[in-house]
Amino acid sequence: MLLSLRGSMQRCFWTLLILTPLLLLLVGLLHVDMEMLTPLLGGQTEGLPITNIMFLKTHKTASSTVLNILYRFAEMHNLSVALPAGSRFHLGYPWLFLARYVEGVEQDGPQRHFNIMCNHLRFNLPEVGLGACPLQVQKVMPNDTLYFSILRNPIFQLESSFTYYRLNAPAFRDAPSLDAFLAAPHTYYNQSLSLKNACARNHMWFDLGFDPNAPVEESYVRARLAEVEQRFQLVLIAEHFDESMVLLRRRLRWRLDDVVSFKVNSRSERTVTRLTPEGQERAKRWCALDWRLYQHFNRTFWAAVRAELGPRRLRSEVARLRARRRELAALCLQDGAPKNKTQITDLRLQPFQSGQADILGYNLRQGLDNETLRMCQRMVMPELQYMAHLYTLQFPEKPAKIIPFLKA
Ligand SMILES: Nc1ncnc2c1ncn2[C@@H]1O[C@H](COP(=O)(O)OS(=O)(=O)O)[C@@H](OP(=O)(O)O)[C@H]1O
Repeated sequence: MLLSLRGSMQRCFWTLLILTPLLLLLVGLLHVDMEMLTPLLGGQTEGLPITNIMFLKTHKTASSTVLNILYRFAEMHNLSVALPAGSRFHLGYPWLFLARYVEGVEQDGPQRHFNIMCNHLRFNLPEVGLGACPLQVQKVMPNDTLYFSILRNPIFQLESSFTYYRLNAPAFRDAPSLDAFLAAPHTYYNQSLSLKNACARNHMWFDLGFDPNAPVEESYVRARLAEVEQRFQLVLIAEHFDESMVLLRRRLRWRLDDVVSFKVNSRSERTVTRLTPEGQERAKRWCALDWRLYQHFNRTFWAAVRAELGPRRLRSEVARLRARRRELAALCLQDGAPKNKTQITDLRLQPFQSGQADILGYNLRQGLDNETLRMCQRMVMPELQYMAHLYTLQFPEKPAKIIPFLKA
């Protein structure tokens, strides 16, 4: 009796010893699997892909790369894009956006349906409060449109702007360097020229339609941030571009390939300058409204990532996105790397150059089959060329857009 009791206790002990690690392993695996299964069970793949989208294309914030993603999606799914009217390349910038800046919007005629709006415009969130009158953008876009935008650390955004708009903005033209400009901004910056100098101070704040020279008063800033939060369901962060694409893909319910992109509109290292630590602090003070905007939406971005993805899934989705980008770079790009203007052999793939910036583009690999070639071309097509291409597709009866620098 005693012997049989001891025997069964021993069996119990060995069973437990074997089962416990197995159980632990199973729990661990299940946890991973549950994370992987979440998109299939919940939000991301539930429902149809979102196709009505307004992207506020802020300046010097990786917004051309986002625009390329949206253009490709529009073209692939035969969606209509709210393109600049006539020979224009933007939607009335730097003036506040008006519906009539969109090709095909007739004042009193039948309303045309647009799915995507993503060209540069100055958003006109009325500072007197939302809802008082319909936004001009709402006159063009359907009610169920998803609004999103992207912001960049104003220190680097300003540095990019300085090089790119050096010859256009009166405030930058006479300054020997950005450090010198920031040491005495009021020597160079004339507030009454604010439209011409839009890029020189609080550029992202300006793009949202707000006053870039407004005093940084707490109640004013908070009210504007709340308005942006109310209007835009998503604000992405350029410094975390891949994480941004993961979140965007989830919200739009798109496929991985839809948000894979190559970096466009970037400068060669040679034309990037680094601000001194003192200059960086001055940039934060000079663009204090942009700094507040960026800090706020950097926080809301990470809160959304935490709430919707969690660290493990974020890591795995970012890794998948990067792996696919590497695969496509090896397939499409000559040497897998960007090229400067003089190296780009196909004129149609040459990006617009501006100021002192050396804007990079791409050469494609030789010998691609037709279908792959078309896919790769779309991924590297600079903004102006892609816009002109879509315009001709959408409005074959109208004169094509002429890109002046391609005529030379
Ligand atoms: N994927 C990705 N990740 C991070 N950063 C990126 C990305 N794509 C573009 N960029 C950088 O964005 C800058 C160009 O911004 P925009 O395309 O918005 O410029 S523009 O206003 O449309 O001219 C430009 O910055 P600078 O190189 O500092 O000028 C690009 O390098």
